[in-house]
Amino acid sequence: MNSIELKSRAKINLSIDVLGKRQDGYHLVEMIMQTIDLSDVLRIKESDTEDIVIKSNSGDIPLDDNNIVYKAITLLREKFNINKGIEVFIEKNIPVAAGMAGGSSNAAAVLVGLNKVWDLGLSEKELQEIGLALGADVPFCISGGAALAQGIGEELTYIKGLSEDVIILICKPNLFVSTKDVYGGLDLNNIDNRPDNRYLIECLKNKDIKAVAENMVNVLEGVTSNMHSEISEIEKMMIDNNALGAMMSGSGPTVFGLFNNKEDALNAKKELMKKYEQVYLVNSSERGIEVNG
Ligand SMILES: C[C@@](CO)(OP(=O)(O)O)[C@H](O)COP(=O)(O)OP(=O)(O)OC[C@H]1O[C@@H](n2ccc(N)nc2=O)[C@H](O)[C@@H]1O
Ligand SMILES: Nc1ncnc2c1ncn2[C@@H]1O[C@H](COP(=O)(O)OP(=O)(O)O)[C@@H](O)[C@H]1O
Repeated sequence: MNSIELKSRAKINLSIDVLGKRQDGYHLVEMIMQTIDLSDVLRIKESDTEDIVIKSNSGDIPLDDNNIVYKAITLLREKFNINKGIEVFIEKNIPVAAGMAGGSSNAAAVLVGLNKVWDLGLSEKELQEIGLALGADVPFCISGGAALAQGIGEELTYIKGLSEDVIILICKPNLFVSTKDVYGGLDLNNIDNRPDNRYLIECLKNKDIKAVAENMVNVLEGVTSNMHSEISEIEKMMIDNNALGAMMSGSGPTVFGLFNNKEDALNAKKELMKKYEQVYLVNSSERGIEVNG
């Protein structure tokens, strides 16, 4: 029976601007996405029933048809008229509902994995077009790397990302925020500080990490940090420990800091771990999904 194991990596946003709103409620964005080497592992295998079975080591995600992995399998089965059963084990390491696209990345891994298991012969671009129906971040998660994302997040221009030696400290406070509510809470007529994405792309190209860190802006941050004071507290702890810059990722509540000194990053991690459980030191990565073995 056919099976495959894949790494499904998280992302952070180095900037988020929101330019407008579509008729269907989705927002038009302009943001810089960066894959990081924090990953879930998905073990996908064909089964001899017609069922879709999801298992996980995590108690934080649904295991029924609400799981985005279930939705991704269903979408492909319907599109290609396949009725084969699939079992997926999701080894969850990426914090859930964090602003790090854990779910979107899992969906991306399923599309990449089943394209191979079922020998569908789809190109990366075709997989991205299919993936958009599952979520705005799914097309980026399929390729990963670093990109300027426009439209609702699906129009991707690949750019030079953070070098792999930049130290990224991630801290996910134990709070729940809904992406829909955060976008809904944004007053489009009242955004006073927007990122200069062209400048950030130039700084990334020149490997000027200090300038990147000092110019990161996420227009969604005000919405989430108004609801939860922890966001700015974590940022302050990172800055007090010599982070070059710190910001909320996505719709939050994860905060990340950029460091060029390992000792500073380790000290900041130690400090944060006194109060928070989900704290990770990571680097950037050039691929969103990777087949193991
Ligand atoms: C904010 C971002 C930044 O990368 O990331 P996360 O916080 O989710 O990681 C994304 O734009 C999130 O993308 P994603 O999480 O894939 O969104 P979806 O599942 O498609 O949509 C969830 C809900 O968010 C809102 N939404 C999402 C994307 C977008 N461009 N405009 C929106 O208004 C919609 O209300 C939608 O119903
Ligand atoms: N495979 C999955 N991994 C993570 N979350 C999932 C998954 N399937 C469904 N969800 C649900 O999707 C919501 C958003 O989760 P996630 O994708 O981790 O958020 P974010 O994109 O903000 O990091 C959560 O409420 C979670 O229960």
